[in-house]
Amino acid sequence: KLGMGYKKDDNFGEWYSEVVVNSEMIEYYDISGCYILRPWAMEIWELLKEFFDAEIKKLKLKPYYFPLFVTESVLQKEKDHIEGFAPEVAWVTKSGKSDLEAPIAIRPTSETVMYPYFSKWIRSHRDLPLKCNQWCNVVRWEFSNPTPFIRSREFLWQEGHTVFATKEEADEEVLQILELYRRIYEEFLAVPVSKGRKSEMEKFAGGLYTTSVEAFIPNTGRGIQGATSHCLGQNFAKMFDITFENEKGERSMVWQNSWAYTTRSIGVMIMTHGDDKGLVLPPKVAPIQVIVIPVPFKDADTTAIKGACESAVYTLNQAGIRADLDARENYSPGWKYSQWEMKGVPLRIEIGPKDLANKQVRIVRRDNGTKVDIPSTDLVEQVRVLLDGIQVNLLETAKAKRDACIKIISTWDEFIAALNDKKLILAPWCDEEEVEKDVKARTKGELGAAKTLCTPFDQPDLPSGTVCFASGKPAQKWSFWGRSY
Ligand SMILES: O=C1CCCN[C@@H]1CCCn1cnc2cc(F)c(F)cc2c1=O
Ligand SMILES: [Mg+2]
Repeated sequence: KLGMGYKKDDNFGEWYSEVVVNSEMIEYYDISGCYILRPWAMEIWELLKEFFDAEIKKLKLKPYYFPLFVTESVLQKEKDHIEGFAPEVAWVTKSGKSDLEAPIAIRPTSETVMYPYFSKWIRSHRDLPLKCNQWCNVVRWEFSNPTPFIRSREFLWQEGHTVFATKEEADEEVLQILELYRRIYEEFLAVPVSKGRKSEMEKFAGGLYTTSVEAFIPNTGRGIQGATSHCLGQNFAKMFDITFENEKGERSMVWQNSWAYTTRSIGVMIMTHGDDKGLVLPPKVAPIQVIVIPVPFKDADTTAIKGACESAVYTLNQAGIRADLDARENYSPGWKYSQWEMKGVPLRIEIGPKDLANKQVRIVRRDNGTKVDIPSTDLVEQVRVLLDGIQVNLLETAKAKRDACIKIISTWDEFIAALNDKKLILAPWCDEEEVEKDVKARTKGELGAAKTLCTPFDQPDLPSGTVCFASGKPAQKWSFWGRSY
């Protein structure tokens, strides 16, 4: 069956579940919360990885691979913040028929796996900075509604774990990495994000402060964390005794960061750009940027047409454009158009007898459906212009849609109205955790409670005398609030 059974604006959840399958990104699996990532998804993950890995190598990150398994005793070392996560930890308790001596956890994150060895490897300031990154999977046995890419019990990510002699170096790197995450979302996935700082309540409990890039899904009116970059301070240095001898021979504790983005980023892109024909892929992450389709005619010269298609594909590939030919004999052109639209391929090139005779090709844009005939001699140039145009259009369109969802409020009633209206709320806040807890308590319900998403670095002017929307106390800052994933 081709075509979508659900419309994005009518049944968003069903639309999403269908589009990830129809586009051949996901195959559902017989364990809840686990999904098969098919090539159309993995090729996108690999394009993002290619960019990010090259950028962190410029920052001198070194590739590592640590074991998947953590002993109970080591995992418990971080008891203060682990306790909140305990229900999510998956354990191996047997091998074959026999019980293991002691249960072994599957990593939900790798601090406790890595840091005992950072402690062993770091002795002197000459061993610093230590910059470790690993690309791997992690397992968190979540119970809230599993959603492909967005919330799964196993997901792929990169986790960076860095160690510095000074806080200044750590603070600087936190923001360098956050900027790379912004680039992943805005320059590759064409998804607008806000850089900001998490509140004390929402931050990583084991760290000093957390920064993040926050996205927003207009269809559900929910914020979603796109990626996170933490400064851990010296908390883990204390916990794992990671110290170094400085130039003056004094022993001091190190300063650390940790940061990650995950396959969730693919889901955010799908939700942002997809439409009722299926995926709409930003060219920078499209595994195929241009699909070339021969349009044979009853008495036309099919060989010549196919030859023209092959040379178009070749020319585009030579120019570094990811083009492919769909010359399958068992499908009609119309069927192929629908299938490649479902997969979100940014440009389709049709070549039929008329095009051949006029030495031109017809190019169709996936994002806005416009068709244009261009001379074959201009092929590479025009395709580049169109691809860049699509990339820009997708980001600008998504930004406009997200901005239209932002509601600036100043009173509690306005806050509730905006929440019910699926808005991304920008509100003046007194920055007191009690108030944050109170808002959560007063808004909990079927759809989940409202929470702070981040305090954006880009702060609007806060006129003196402005009061907190929830407490009436003097407001300290503007923060984004809303329901979230
Ligand atoms: O977010 C990052 C970046 C990459 C490295 N880790 C940090 C903090 C992860 C916070 N976190 C997040 N989720 C967890 C789930 C668990 F089951 C568990 F045992 C621990 C955690 C947990 O520590
Ligand atoms: Mg979690």
